[in-house]
Amino acid sequence: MSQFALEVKALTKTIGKKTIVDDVSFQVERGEIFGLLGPNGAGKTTIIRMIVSLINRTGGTVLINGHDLDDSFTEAMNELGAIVENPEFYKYLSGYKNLKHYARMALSDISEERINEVTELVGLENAINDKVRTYSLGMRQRLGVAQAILHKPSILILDEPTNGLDPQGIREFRDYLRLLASQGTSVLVSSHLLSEMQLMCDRFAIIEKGKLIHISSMHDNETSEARKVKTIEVELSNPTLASKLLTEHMTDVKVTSSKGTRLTLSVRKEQIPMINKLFVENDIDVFEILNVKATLEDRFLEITNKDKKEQMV
Ligand SMILES: Nc1ncnc2c1ncn2[C@@H]1O[C@H](COP(=O)(O)OP(=O)(O)OP(=O)(O)O)[C@@H](O)[C@H]1O
Repeated sequence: MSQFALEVKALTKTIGKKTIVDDVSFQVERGEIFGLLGPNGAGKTTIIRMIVSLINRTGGTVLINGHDLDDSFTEAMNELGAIVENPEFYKYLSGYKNLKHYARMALSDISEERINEVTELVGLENAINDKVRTYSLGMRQRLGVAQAILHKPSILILDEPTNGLDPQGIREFRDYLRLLASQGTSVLVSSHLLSEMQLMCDRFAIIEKGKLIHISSMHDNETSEARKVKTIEVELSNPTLASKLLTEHMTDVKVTSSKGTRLTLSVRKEQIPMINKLFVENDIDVFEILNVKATLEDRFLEITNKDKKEQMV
């Protein structure tokens, strides 16, 4: 068993003169939910279609549970479960019959016990004997996941799985993915919705114009908090004077917004007592200092803006 459920190295796709995916590398650990995050047209679907071998790679290597797609295609594909387009079902058959039919046609050695196991895992046990045409979109998605994991793959790959789901459906879907990951199946999931990825993934890669521009851990903020620039919100009696003092005395503290008596500041943790002292010594009353937790959206914008600035220099 390989250390990684999925390794992607220098993945590249060119169509004509256009490079759609440019030298993308990342690894997905066992039991991890890994996100591909990026705006529409960034190249996420193309990356996924190359990994699942729906389209050819122009360059690069893909290893699934250590099996190289180029050398051991069948072994690699046996370790993979995927929903890339909306899964097709026989609407007039029950969920159970659909799974059974798929197992017979596409896979070998799938026991009734396994079908019951995956049904339970995706929470469809009460509806599995109903016809698929009566299922909600969320239930069909979950039946798709059940079908994709019947053969116990090392990694499940889902392209924009929550498209069209309502908030309740998204939350349920997230919970089933988490359960699956806790049992050792890794998940690679793409989305253009930052808030959703923040809730769903352990780590994420940001893809922009075919390039991987950032790869990170969701827990970065907490582990190296002392060194990192953070956002705080301060409520005080004289925000105009406070902004002026900060500009004069603490040049590396940024005032990012000012609303009524509240200022939002970009600071390092060690600067907070100094700022407080500066205000108090100048007769400014400080009513509140709030730690604003950076959302993935803030980080996404920060990273993509930084990238743009670097390109402009
Ligand atoms: N067969 C093709 N021929 C030409 N251009 C293509 C082809 N397939 C994809 N592209 C282009 O490659 C870019 C990346 O497309 P891709 O679908 O991978 O992006 P995406 O990040 O998945 O976006 P979305 O969320 O909109 O699907 C887009 O600009 C798209 O127009």
